[in-house]
Amino acid sequence: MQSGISSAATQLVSEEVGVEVSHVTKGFGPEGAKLVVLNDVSFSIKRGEFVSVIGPSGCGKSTLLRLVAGLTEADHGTVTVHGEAIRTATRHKSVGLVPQSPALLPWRTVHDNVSLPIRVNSKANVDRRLRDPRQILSSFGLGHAVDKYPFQLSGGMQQRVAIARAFVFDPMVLLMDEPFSALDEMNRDQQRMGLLEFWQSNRKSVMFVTHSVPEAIILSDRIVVMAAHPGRIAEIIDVDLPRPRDENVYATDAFRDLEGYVRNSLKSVMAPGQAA
Ligand SMILES: Nc1ncnc2c1ncn2[C@@H]1O[C@H](COP(=O)(O)OP(=O)(O)OP(=O)(O)O)[C@@H](O)[C@H]1O
Repeated sequence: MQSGISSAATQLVSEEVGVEVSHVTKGFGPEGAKLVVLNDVSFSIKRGEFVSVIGPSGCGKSTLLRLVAGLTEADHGTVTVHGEAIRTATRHKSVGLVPQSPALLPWRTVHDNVSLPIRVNSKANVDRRLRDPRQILSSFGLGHAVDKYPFQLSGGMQQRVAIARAFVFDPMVLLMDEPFSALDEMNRDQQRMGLLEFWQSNRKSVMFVTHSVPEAIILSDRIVVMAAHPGRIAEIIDVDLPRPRDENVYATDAFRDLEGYVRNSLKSVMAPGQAA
């Protein structure tokens, strides 16, 4: 779908590349009996651009995200962040990762959970740009919760703390693997609008894995649709909705048209009866 990014969004998305995934192939298992999970995957995320990845279960979305996070290595191909090889980029803390579950330490307060990454290796952090944990927490609407413990927060608030924690190193790239999937629909929508609002005033390059079509549309500048067996890119869809966006976008014809388009694209890559 070549609809082009809206002029309002273009002003904030740089033409410079943030993340470059180039001809990446990845398999698991012993040589000779390897299951190819990703086959010749190439795409890029511009600086300040929000890109979602959607596709059938098992198509390799999380594997792709783990490759960009430097948690696993490609068999062939390259991944760079702001022109640096992924190993160097992760050493420089250029990449922040928000996992599916918040993984907070239950015996530490919200403030201590968010400031922990800064404290664990304070020597290495001397030259790094760090954000004030209290200020980030308050931008995420968690100013009242800084001295609380994780068990005193709802699941949605805990996940918001995990997102805030990913911002302490002020990473250039943020990777999120279905961060709201464990939440109920109402909580999920609230957290997604909170992320949208925060990101619109703190633009980072984002790679966001999701199973939700409306979530992908409301948040993204582009949506990467993947097909499975082996995992590959089927289509990249421009989300031509003006920014800043809010929940009113859901009720627009443009949103509904895009939703129909993305669902059709997904349908075309899915086996009959398979769910996204
Ligand atoms: N460490 C591993 N060892 C062996 N196989 C793996 C490993 N990690 C992933 N796989 C396999 O790779 C394939 C893709 O998995 P992945 O989790 O990346 O898919 P996904 O699209 O994120 O799935 P879902 O939407 O269900 O989360 C699956 O068949 C999975 O079993």
